[in-house]
Amino acid sequence: MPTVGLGTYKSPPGQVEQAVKDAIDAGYRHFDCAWLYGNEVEVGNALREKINEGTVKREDLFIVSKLWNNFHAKEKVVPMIKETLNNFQMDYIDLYLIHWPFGFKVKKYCYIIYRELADETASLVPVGEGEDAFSDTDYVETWKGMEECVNLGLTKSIGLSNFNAEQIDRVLKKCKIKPVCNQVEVNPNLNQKKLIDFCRQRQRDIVIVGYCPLGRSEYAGTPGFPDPTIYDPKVAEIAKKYNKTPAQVVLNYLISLGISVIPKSVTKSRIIENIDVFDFKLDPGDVSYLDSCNKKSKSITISGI
Ligand SMILES: NC(=O)C1=CN([C@@H]2O[C@H](COP(=O)(O)OP(=O)(O)OC[C@H]3O[C@@H](n4cnc5c(N)ncnc54)[C@H](OP(=O)(O)O)[C@@H]3O)[C@@H](O)[C@H]2O)C=CC1
Ligand SMILES: O=C1CO[C@H](CO)[C@@H](O)[C@@H]1O
Repeated sequence: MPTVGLGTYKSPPGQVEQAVKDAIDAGYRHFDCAWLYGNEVEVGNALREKINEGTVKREDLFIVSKLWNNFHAKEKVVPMIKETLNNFQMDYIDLYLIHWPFGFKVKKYCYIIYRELADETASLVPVGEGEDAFSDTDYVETWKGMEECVNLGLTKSIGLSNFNAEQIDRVLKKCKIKPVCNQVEVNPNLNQKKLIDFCRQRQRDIVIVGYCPLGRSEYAGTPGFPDPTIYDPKVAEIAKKYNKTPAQVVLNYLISLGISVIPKSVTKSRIIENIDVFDFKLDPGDVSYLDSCNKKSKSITISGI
């Protein structure tokens, strides 16, 4: 898996096409997508355009998508990946993830960014709680549907997202095909060192992919939202020393923890900036400072920020 991928959550149709093309030109080969994000059609159009013009080959790309929570029933998994493949107009993807370790009751929270489903529901914020909100499907059952996707050649590999250590081990105990990764929030405010170590130990061999690596900076200043480290004056000082930007320092630090990162941007200069992170090494003192930022404060919840 390429170490830096392009995030696409809230990258609107009309902008995401150019972002994907700019990313390919900047050297990105890894694209993080999801059915939920409602822009797979446009991402696919841009990727295929770059393939057709000969800039990249399909086999050089690493395309990721995720199974949304309304579709955890084992028999729904293959139809959902087929819908995603149809969106992309591709024969296979490289990695398919269970988006969250719990399912929603069907129809309750059908919500898709930009394209709401034509039924009565249009909210990701739960309208019910507990038994009313969650399906009874065990993610271990869902995993069987994920394995079927590999067996049918619809994805090269499968993985998890937002799973904790206990949930990972439940899947490992029961699976025939192992998850290759777990995608979770990772940024200096929440460095996840414990989970990263856990995923490496005892031949689990699970790679952590860090989402919200920049701390979802557009929410900076929102009450209760952790201050993104890229706006920390001390990080600006560190960045100056290496002639880099705060975002580049943060991404370099996260990569040094042994993870992949998937910063989102629809801004060409930032797309270029976010992959230009491999030509410097932070001094131990600077690493210590970034380590000290770990407040274990999460930016993301299922229902928004
Ligand atoms: N598995 C899961 O449950 C989840 C997965 N994800 C995935 O992870 C990706 C990344 O997370 P996301 O929540 O988007 O948050 P990020 O931490 O990637 O932050 C994105 C924000 O930062 C801005 N930005 C990008 N580059 C820079 C820069 N160099 N300097 C300053 N600001 C910058 C972007 O603005 P602009 O675009 O305007 O340039 C955007 O507002 C998502 O897009 C999605 O693919 C995210 C959340 C949950
Ligand atoms: O991928 C995702 C993007 O962010 C959303 C809201 O914070 C999450 O619910 C979702 O998992």
